Amino acid sequence: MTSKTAESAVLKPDICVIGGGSGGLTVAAAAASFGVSVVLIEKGKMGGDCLNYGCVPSKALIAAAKHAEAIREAPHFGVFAGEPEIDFARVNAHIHEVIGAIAPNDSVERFRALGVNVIQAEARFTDARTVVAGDQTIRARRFVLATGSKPRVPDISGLSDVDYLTNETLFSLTTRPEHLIVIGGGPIGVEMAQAHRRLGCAVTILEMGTLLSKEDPELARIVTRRLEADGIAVLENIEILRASKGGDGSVSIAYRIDGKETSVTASHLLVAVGRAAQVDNLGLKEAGITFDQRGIKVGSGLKTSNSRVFAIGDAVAGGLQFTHVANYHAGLVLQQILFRVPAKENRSVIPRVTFTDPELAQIGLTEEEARKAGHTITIQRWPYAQNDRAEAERRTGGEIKIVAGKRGVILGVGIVGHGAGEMINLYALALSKKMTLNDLRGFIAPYPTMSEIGKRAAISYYAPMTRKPFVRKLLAFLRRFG
Ligand SMILES: Cc1cc2nc3c(=O)[nH]c(=O)nc-3n(C[C@H](O)[C@H](O)[C@H](O)COP(=O)(O)OP(=O)(O)OC[C@H]3O[C@@H](n4cnc5c(N)ncnc54)[C@H](O)[C@@H]3O)c2cc1C
Ligand SMILES: NC(=O)c1ccc[n+]([C@@H]2O[C@H](COP(=O)([O-])OP(=O)(O)OC[C@H]3O[C@@H](n4cnc5c(N)ncnc54)[C@H](O)[C@@H]3O)[C@@H](O)[C@H]2O)c1
Repeated sequence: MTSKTAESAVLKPDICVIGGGSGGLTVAAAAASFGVSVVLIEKGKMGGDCLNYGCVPSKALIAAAKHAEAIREAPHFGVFAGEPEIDFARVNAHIHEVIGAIAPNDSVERFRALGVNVIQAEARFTDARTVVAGDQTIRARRFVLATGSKPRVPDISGLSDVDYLTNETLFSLTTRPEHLIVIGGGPIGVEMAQAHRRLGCAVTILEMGTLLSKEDPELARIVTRRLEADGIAVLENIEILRASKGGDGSVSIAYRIDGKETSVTASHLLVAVGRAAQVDNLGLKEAGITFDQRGIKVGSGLKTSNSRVFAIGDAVAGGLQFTHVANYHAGLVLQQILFRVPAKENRSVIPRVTFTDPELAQIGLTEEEARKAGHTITIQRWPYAQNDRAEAERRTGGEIKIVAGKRGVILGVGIVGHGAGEMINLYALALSKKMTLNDLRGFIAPYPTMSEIGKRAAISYYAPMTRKPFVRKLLAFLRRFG
């Protein structure tokens, strides 16, 4: 029970969570389910970025784009429906219906019913163990900072004078952009570029390096080629010089490519150049919590420099910024707060997926990372083009790439292709259980499924054994017994 003394009106819960996004909600719900007193403070919309401005609206938009693309691809299957007609207002309504369908799970009402004391205000530390939010003061036994991130605004001359979109405004558009420029070719940039292209917009991506540069370059290139085949202008290794406004509401971006200055003009501009942790106005200095512009500094157990305070999710400096990571972090801090059991983040078991077509999924080490770490590795691959189901579905672009160490221990898996985001789950289990290629070859995959691709890659590791003279001699010997 939260104790509230009449004289001071100070709330004294076991746990005070700041931020009601993926990470904060998971901590609050799980702690409350154990009967632990929790105060949860959220200054904006419950559900945070993922529900309102991130994963959910972006995947809903991608789902709409998939339908448009399926109509375009239908003639290959003998089905004719003509060029799809896109009603962007209806697409937007679909996005908000999806958010609306999920929102009750994250709502103030649901959390209050779970026994969580939800405060809708901005939270701020006033000292090492006191937070104020609205007219409430909270002195908790432990605090969890789950304040997330916001779009990073790049230092581009003239940008502040033009209207530009970020993930916080993109999903409010009810009319189709004629031409969308996307600055940044990370996961947000490429997912949104392809979805808009397939919904009938002209799209230009301006990327200072190469697209999806945190991924295995060989797999990322397959996605890039597909974006280009979709008709997206992909401009890599460019330097943006300035942004300016046209009289008709258009926006121009001047950039340098191959030493030459040029520009592109479009109706809309999306800025997607990474995230900045939400650390402002939180009173972190007053609380003795170390942070910088990358976020809140934590040890491997997610404890900050103030031993009462943990930080999780996007707010963590140098952290992986995914919803499932925020949820994973929530479990790690609860283990420490509730059960006093030490816990450490293990990044080698965290998968990630970019939901383009083809999807790009990765877990563990890429080839380059494994080599840099000094592992002796073998690479097992299998192309989608040699899978019967992929052939039937005309989804033959892509491959699986398994990086294995000594004795076939799986170090990392990358999949680019149809359904990669679902297929990576098997490898998430394999890496978390420290499985080998032998384990992956030894299960029965139903035919015809695309998951057979991974099994075939694992089997290929053992293919040289079939040609070994010793094995052949053994077979010849056994044949003698009838
Ligand atoms: C366009 C886009 C698409 C994405 N797609 C995916 C995807 O497909 N899969 C995936 O895994 N991840 C995806 N992500 C990333 C994912 O959204 C984040 O990693 C996740 O939301 C992080 O959760 P969090 O709890 O750390 O922070 P958030 O969800 O950002 O929640 C933080 C909350 O804290 C609140 N807050 C901040 N400061 C205060 C304060 N002082 N007082 C009170 N409240 C405060 C904020 O209002 C916010 O609600 C996507 C992100 C974007 C932008
Ligand atoms: N499917 C998913 O799980 C998913 C989807 C979207 C976002 N996310 C999360 O959100 C995070 C943020 O995504 P993001 O795409 O904004 O960031 P990002 O940091 O991953 O990519 C940003 C890109 O912008 C480029 N860039 C930076 N400044 C630039 C400039 N001035 N001009 C041109 N290019 C510039 C960078 O080189 C980089 O390629 C991701 O890292 C990921 O953790 C996840």
